[in-house]
Amino acid sequence: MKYPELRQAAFEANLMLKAEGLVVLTWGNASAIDRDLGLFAIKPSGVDYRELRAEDMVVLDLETGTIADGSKRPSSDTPTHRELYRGFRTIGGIVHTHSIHAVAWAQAERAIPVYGSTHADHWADQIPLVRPLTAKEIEEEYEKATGTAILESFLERGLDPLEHPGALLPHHGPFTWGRTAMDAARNAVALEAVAQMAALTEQITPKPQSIPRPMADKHYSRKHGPGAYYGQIGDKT
Ligand SMILES: O=C(CO)[C@@H](O)[C@H](O)COP(=O)(O)O
Repeated sequence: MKYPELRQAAFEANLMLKAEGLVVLTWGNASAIDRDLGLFAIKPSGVDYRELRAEDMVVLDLETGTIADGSKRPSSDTPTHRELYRGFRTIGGIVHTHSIHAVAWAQAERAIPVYGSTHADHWADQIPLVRPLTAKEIEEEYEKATGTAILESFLERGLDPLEHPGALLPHHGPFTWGRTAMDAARNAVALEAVAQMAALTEQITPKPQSIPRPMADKHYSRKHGPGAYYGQIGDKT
């Protein structure tokens, strides 16, 4: 098997999605990148997680987008992953799931507000909702445009992807990322948990208060170091 470390990193992140109940059937995907090699590995398209093997991971060239090694068809979301790796130069892994509560917020066209410390431990602010794709983008380059929309939304808001390791695509679902593929998978687990907590919070009280900023900042900085970025709570929800 060529590129064993790269394939194993992607493989283990995909297995974690299944183990954590974030994916059913063949939905979702995870990838890992080796920036020294200029290659990334991603789950093959349409393969059941229970049958997945490390050697099934498809390895692609970041610059050209062509397959460097692999016999199976790469995930349909490969163009999205490639766009994100080219735009977010500090990330080492990407995950996409259809986890239930995160998808519900995406379908409701809402960012996930910061209602509590659990959220604030992982995210420097609300979990952003990305701009919708245009009809032309959907028609001509859906997956690539999904990545472009995330990059544009982050650039427009001045967000650091490592301080905001995930986003929601309207009527689609969550993408998360991190320094490694396992970080990206852990962020997908955290995003789904926070999405469920926020949904329940709004069921209990229709207009909950956002967490006080000093408390949220304390939680985020405690986990990510002093002086960590903290944005405006609760706007744009
Ligand atoms: O979001 C989608 C489809 O809407 C994809 O993530 C599929 O859920 C998984 O596709 P493959 O990775 O198996 O091609």
